Formats: sequence, structure tokens, C-alpha cells
Amino acid sequence: GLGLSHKRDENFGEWYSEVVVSGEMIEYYDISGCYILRPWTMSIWEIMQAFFDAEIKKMKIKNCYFPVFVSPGVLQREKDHIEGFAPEVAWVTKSGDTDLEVPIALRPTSETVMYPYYSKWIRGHRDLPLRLNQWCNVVRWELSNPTPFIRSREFLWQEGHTAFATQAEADKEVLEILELYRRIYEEFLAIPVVKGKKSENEKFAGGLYTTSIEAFIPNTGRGIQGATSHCLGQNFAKMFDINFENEKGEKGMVWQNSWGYSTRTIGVMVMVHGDDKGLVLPPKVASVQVIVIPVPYKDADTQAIFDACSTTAERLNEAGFRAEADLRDNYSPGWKYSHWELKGVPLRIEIGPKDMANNQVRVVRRDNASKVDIPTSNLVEQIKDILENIQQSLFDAAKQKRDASIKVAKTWEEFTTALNEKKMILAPWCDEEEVEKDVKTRTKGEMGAAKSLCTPFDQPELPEGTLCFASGKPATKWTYWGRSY
Ligand SMILES: O=C1CCCN[C@@H]1CCCn1cnc2cc(F)c(F)cc2c1=O
Ligand SMILES: [Mg+2]
Repeated sequence: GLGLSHKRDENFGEWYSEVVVSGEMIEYYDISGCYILRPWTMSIWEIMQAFFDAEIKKMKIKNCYFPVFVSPGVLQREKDHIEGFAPEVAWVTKSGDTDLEVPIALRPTSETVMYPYYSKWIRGHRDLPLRLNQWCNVVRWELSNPTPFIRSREFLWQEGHTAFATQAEADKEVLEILELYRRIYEEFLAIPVVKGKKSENEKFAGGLYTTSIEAFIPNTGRGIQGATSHCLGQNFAKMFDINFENEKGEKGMVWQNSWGYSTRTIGVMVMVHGDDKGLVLPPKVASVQVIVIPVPYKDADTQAIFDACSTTAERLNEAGFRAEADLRDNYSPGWKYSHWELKGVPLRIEIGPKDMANNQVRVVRRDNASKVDIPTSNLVEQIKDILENIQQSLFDAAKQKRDASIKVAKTWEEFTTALNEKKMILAPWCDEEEVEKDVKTRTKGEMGAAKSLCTPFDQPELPEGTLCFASGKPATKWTYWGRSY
């Protein structure tokens, strides 16, 4: 029968795996770490993509498509970029039963695929800025525990790759893109995130600096990187000889950025908003925002009830909402309620004989199960208000839970206590790499080590003489720490 067999607060991992399948988002696949993305997932991905694609087009960024295959030569061009990642690279070694002369890698990211051509295309300052993006899949043969959306061997993302004449232009774009990522999380997925800068230890090794948005999963007490926007500096320009002649005829290397977000966003949304009845979709990304369900009664006029349901769905769709009527005659109303609750549809409309007689419909919210009767005369306006209210209250609830998971720690004792309480820890840090490595060593365990999540742009006051929680040296900044995905 319907209904989940795992409770969110009892066995989060089992609950998560079951809810993405029962909600018809994911189908497990016969290759470990690979998942089938069903329409219920793709519609969410497409809604976010439509927003982000429109926004980058306003910034004059153009879409392109580079091959998925990478020749080994270029992939290994950047030593410290690739060394740590080598085990994750998947290789094509045969065609048919013939070995390839040279094995070919599948792109884990496209810097090394694209930048030899950036070198070719960029000659003079008039060729700048060059700003390209691609929507594609990438392959990373992850070895640690695969999790739908969160950690898979193939995933969908967009990757932006831009080149500028000056560092100032690059710095500015890094933050413009990061703001778009914040909007995806906070305005569409109703998930609060922290904007900040990654530590030297956690940043993209091939780049100059990394900014990110960090989310938090209170149930597991783990931070999760939501999206990244890197300034690559001139590192890749040096490696791939990407230079240009400026107005004065001088040769200079370009300044580059690369930035991406992936289908991981959807997994974070499931974890943050889901409950024991299944998915809970924020209206902004719900492919069905309102499901209309007929409640026929033995001697009532069933056809009239079904017609009222179709009309109600039509009126809502004409008003720009995404509504459907579930008129299947082989399922009971009760079965339909559970089914669409599992799938996380934000709003249910029930229409039975009494509702018909009173020219009203019964509206049930998925987030708080509240019921209200609405006169059909004022339907569109009230549905609009309720959906906006659901979006806002999902965000508010998630923010309240996330804020309750943040703890300030000024000493090692307070830090480890908060870590064991599954908190996201805000601590004063001396910003020394060795100290961060030391924190990882000292917190190693079966739950995984703690690491820095980001140094928030929004820095609290740091009183003179505040000491680092881990080293006792003078602290220079507040940084978020925690276990992470
Ligand atoms: O994070 C982004 C945004 C989109 C464009 N790329 C950057 C940096 C990607 C960092 N990264 C991340 N993972 C990798 C995995 C690999 F197997 C590999 F060969 C390389 C990488 C790798 O460079
Ligand atoms: Mg990785």
C-alpha cells in the first residue's frame, strides 16, 4: 500500500532513498551510483534551468556544447588541478572488442576541454570578454557512498567558463553568479544558504579563490555545498597560453572564472522540506502546484463533480498556475490524497456534493495539512495567496531550523560538543591552513571529519584579542565549520 516505511527522524538515509523513489523522482539503476531521473525530477530541473538560463543571457553569456570526451594530454596538463581527482576519472578504453590506441576520459568538468580553444579564439582585447556556458552531464567515478542527487557518478549541471581582460571584471562576475545561485536556493527551493569564501584548503586547487553557497541538513547535522563560483585568476591562462594583446599592444594573460550548480540542488530540497508523508515541493518548482480531486458520493451527480474538477483545473491553468485534475476512476479519493502527498504537491482541492451545493471547494495544504473552504467565485485570487504563503512559510521554517542548528564555539571543547550535537559551528579562526588540517585530523571518525564550510561574507564583530578555537592564536575571521556531504 501507499505510505513510507521509514520515518525521517528515525532513519534519515532510508527515508531519503524511499521518498525519492515513492515520489517518482528517481528510479534506481543497475549500475551503482547511477540513477534514472524521472519526469517529476526533470520538471524541477527545467524550472530552475529556465530561470538561470534567462539570467545569464541577460549577462550576454552564451551557451555552447563541448564534447564529453577528453584526451589524456589536456586532462593532465594542470598537475595540481588533476592529481587529487585522478581516481574519479572514468576512461573509455575500447570500441567494440578493439582496444583504443589511447584511452579517452569522460569529462568530470570541462576546464581542460574548453581552454585549448579559448587560447585559439582569444587573440586581442576585442575578443574579450569571452563568456560561455554549457548545460551538460559530467562523470566522476565517486567511490564513497552514492546518494541520489547528492553524490552520483553522473549528474547534470551547468558550467560557466568566462575570460576577462582584468581581474576586476572577473571578481565582479564571481559575485553576480553567486547571487543567482543564492536566488535559486532561497527564492525557488525555499532553502536558506550562507554566501562565503572557501578556505585555501577547501577551494578549487586549480583556481585563485572559491566562493560558494552553503546549505545545512539539520537531520544529519551536515553542511552541503550548494553551488560554487570560482575565480581562476590567471592559472589556467598560464597553463593553456590564453593571452591577448591589450589596447597598448602589450601581451597579457586573461583572468578567468568558472562556476556551476547541479542536480544536487534537488536532493537538498528533498532533505530540507520532505516529511513522513513524502516529498514537500515548494510551489515555485512544483510541476503540479494544485491537484484537483473529485469526491463522488453514491447518489450525487458524479459527472457534475468531475466537470467541476476539470473546470477548476482549467481556470487555474488559465491564470498561470500548474494544476491538474485526477479523474482516474480506478482509484479512491483517499488513495489519491496519499499519492499526491507522497509526490509533494503543495495544494490539494477536493470537490464533493456539499462543495458543489455551496459553490465552494475544499483546499488542503501539503506543508501544514490545514484545510480551508473557498468560494469558487474567488478561487484564483485565494489560491495565488495560499501558494505564495506556502513558499514563504517553507523558507521560514527551513531558516528557523537552520538557525537553530548554528552554534558559536570559541574553544575546542565548545567546538567538539557542538559537533556532536550535529551543529553548524561558527568559530573564530586564525586562518592558518595547518590548523584546518589539524582540525580534520582531530575530528576524524566514522561520522567523517569536520572541515571549514565557508568564511561568510557577512562577518560578525570580531573583538580585539579573540583567539582561534583550534590553535589559540589570534583569530582573524569567523568561519563556519561542520561535517559535510
Ligand atoms: O566547480 C566548478 C564549477 C564548474 C566548472 N568546474 C569547476 C571546478 C571543478 C573542480 N573539479 C571537481 N571535481 C573533479 C573531478 C575530477 F575527476 C577531475 F578530473 C577534475 C575535477 C575538478 O576540476
Ligand atoms: Mg568531488
